[in-house]
Amino acid sequence: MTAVNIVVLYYSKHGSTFALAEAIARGAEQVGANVKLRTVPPVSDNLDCSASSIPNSGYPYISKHEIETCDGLALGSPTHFGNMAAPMKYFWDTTSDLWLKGSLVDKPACVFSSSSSMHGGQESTLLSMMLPLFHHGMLLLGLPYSEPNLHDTKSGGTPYGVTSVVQNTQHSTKLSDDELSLAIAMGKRLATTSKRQIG
Ligand SMILES: Cc1cc2nc3c(=O)[nH]c(=O)nc-3n(C[C@H](O)[C@H](O)[C@H](O)COP(=O)(O)O)c2cc1C
Repeated sequence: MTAVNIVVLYYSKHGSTFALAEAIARGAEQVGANVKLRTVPPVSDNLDCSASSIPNSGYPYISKHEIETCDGLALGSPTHFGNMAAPMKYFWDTTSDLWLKGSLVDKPACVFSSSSSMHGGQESTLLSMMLPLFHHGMLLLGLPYSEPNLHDTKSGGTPYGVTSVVQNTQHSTKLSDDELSLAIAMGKRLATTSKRQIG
């Protein structure tokens, strides 16, 4: 029996969103999924400079083919002024060809984010990432309140998707126990739903 293919696509400037991406990947792997962690190139207002096609460190940049052939997608960005970060928005603005082909229709997806304050727009960032995914026809998954950590958390974790709250002064990317459990649960939910969807 072939394993389900999950792509965890993230942008992370300082590592906090990446920590969530890794935990979601771990959850998906725990239920037997093949997981690809992928990122997007930075953007710059210097028109003379173009990014290398290979990042200096970390996971590779996403290819359109990888998005097209995945069975389920987790999409994450730090909260930047209550919105997804520009590099992630830039990537989705290059996906009209996939939209025209309907490549992502009926594939399950979930979203995640990291912010430095509890009420600084992490939920609006989650919603901002859902918008292009809805246009692509994806099936958006949240987290149900049957997850006990959703009731207990004193930091990140929302029914719209997993989040972490990392104070800038901490210089730490460590997730709280509740944030970590919720991210793993999200990965499991995405993988099992994607598996059900492909039959
Ligand atoms: C340009 C910019 C805008 C930001 N806007 C917000 C914001 O609206 N609300 C908030 O709580 N944090 C905001 N932050 C803080 C980041 O969301 C926070 O540091 C996050 O944990 C960074 O994730 P990363 O480590 O994956 O880059 C902003 C940071 C930057 C650089």
